[in-house]
Amino acid sequence: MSGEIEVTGLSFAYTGGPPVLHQVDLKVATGSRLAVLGANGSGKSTLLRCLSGALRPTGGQIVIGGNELSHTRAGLREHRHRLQLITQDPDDQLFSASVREDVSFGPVNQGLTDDEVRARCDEALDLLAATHLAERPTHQLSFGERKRVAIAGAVAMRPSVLVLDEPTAGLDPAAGQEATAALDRLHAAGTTLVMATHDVDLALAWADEIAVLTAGSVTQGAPAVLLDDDHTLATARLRRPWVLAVAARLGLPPDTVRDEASLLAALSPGA
Ligand SMILES: Nc1ncnc2c1ncn2[C@@H]1O[C@H](COP(=O)(O)OP(=O)(O)OP(=O)(O)O)[C@@H](O)[C@H]1O
Repeated sequence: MSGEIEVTGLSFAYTGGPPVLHQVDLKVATGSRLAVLGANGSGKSTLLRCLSGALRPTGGQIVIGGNELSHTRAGLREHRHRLQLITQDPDDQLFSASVREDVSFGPVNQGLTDDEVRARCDEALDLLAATHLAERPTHQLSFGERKRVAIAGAVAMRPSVLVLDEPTAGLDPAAGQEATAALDRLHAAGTTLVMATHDVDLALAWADEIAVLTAGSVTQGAPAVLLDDDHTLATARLRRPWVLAVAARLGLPPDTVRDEASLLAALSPGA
């Protein structure tokens, strides 16, 4: 199933409020990874919630895998099979007594058989390295474990697009790396991934493209270009990723480095 995202002329304002998104265009190829960056209040969560169908845009079009998002009951139901949103706060998404029940919720609603539901649940928990949590009551889980289970619940729906709002926020460094490793496994399986984040180092290391939100507009492009551009960084209140700052000091081209490993390789090419 195609996971291509095509957003055209998307506008949104909360009732009685100023425009948050103004004529936003966005294109994400099937299976690629987009990081959405921007200052606090720039509209990242609003954009993601428009993509998920939770908010109804005041203008524009959202097309996923060739299907235009329709806000009818049937349209939204179909849309949820294609695209799943994981919100910042896992407690928005967990409401069953046990982890297994929670992760099974979507597949049960999809009308799958008991065997299929169990297989989907096991597969999703395995992908999130959360199999050991399966029989735990959700209310006893730590914040990081709840985040992991919330992602597993979305993965169990086998969407072609997964949209994550700050999936690594509030996680310790190891849990953050485990979360990105799980996203790498989903990427390898062909899922289109969109992630809002404040972590410029992660965006550079992880994303194929980035979208920077400023004053309701989006600039989309290559991470090594936009995250090395003084004007973009200043207007979006972003910091230059540390590897790009080091690369500039050493005179290395920015598109040769994206993380610590590639920086070290660029410093000793023969090693
Ligand atoms: N339910 C709401 N009603 C009215 N205004 C809202 C609502 N939710 C968000 N806003 C406003 O919309 C704007 C964009 O908010 P949004 O949460 O999308 O930004 P964000 O980029 O995700 O921010 P952060 O980085 O702080 O999470 C802000 O000015 C915010 O105050």
